[in-house]
Amino acid sequence: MSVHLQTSLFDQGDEVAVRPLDGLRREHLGHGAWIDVLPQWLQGADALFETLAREVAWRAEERVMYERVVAVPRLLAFFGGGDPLPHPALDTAREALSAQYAAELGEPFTTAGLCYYRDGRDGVAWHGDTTGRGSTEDTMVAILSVGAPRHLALRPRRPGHVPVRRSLGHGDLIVMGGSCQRTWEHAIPKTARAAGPRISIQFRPDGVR
Ligand SMILES: O=C(O)CCC(=O)C(=O)O
Ligand SMILES: [Fe+2]
Repeated sequence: MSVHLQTSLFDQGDEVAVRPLDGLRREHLGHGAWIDVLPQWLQGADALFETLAREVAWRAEERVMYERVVAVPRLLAFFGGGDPLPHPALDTAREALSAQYAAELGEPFTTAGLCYYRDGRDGVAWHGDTTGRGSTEDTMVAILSVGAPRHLALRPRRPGHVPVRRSLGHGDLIVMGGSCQRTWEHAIPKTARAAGPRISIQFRPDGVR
């Protein structure tokens, strides 16, 4: 796939590398959920975007909705813990996250799910990552974003706390933790505004999907 990033005027270094994680800021959302945010964690985000857009074997999926087959509005790829990742910077990123959260998480990040949002018509509807242990246990999902900024929206499943949304831009990191997958939901809302392509990389521990 040949896609060119329109916004590539601000992180054009060839070297793709993560910066230290010491600027992470935690926000408690309520009901035991939190997010950690670190803008511009990755340098060389343009180069990572280009490599992933070009070299990953992106899959278009379909699902049945109201008895009709509809296209899932984003492209997907999944790398299990033993699969080689599509860029060495992602190995470094996963190791850095595993080290940072070792004590609190008690296990490493292993898998990498990738999503490719081609434009503002692509998105992901409200959900928690509850296919695995996230439905019953505290866990973490760390998301690195490259490409056009999009909002990650979060809302509580039960009343009592206000929804939040955070813009995820080129090279930004957000980590959802605590009870976030089971007491809150998240979404990447579609947008009618012109939005360039975005790729997200989600690192999760084994058994969390
Ligand atoms: O693209 C994102 O930042 C979020 C994707 C997501 O929530 C998911 O794949 O479970
Ligand atoms: Fe998710």
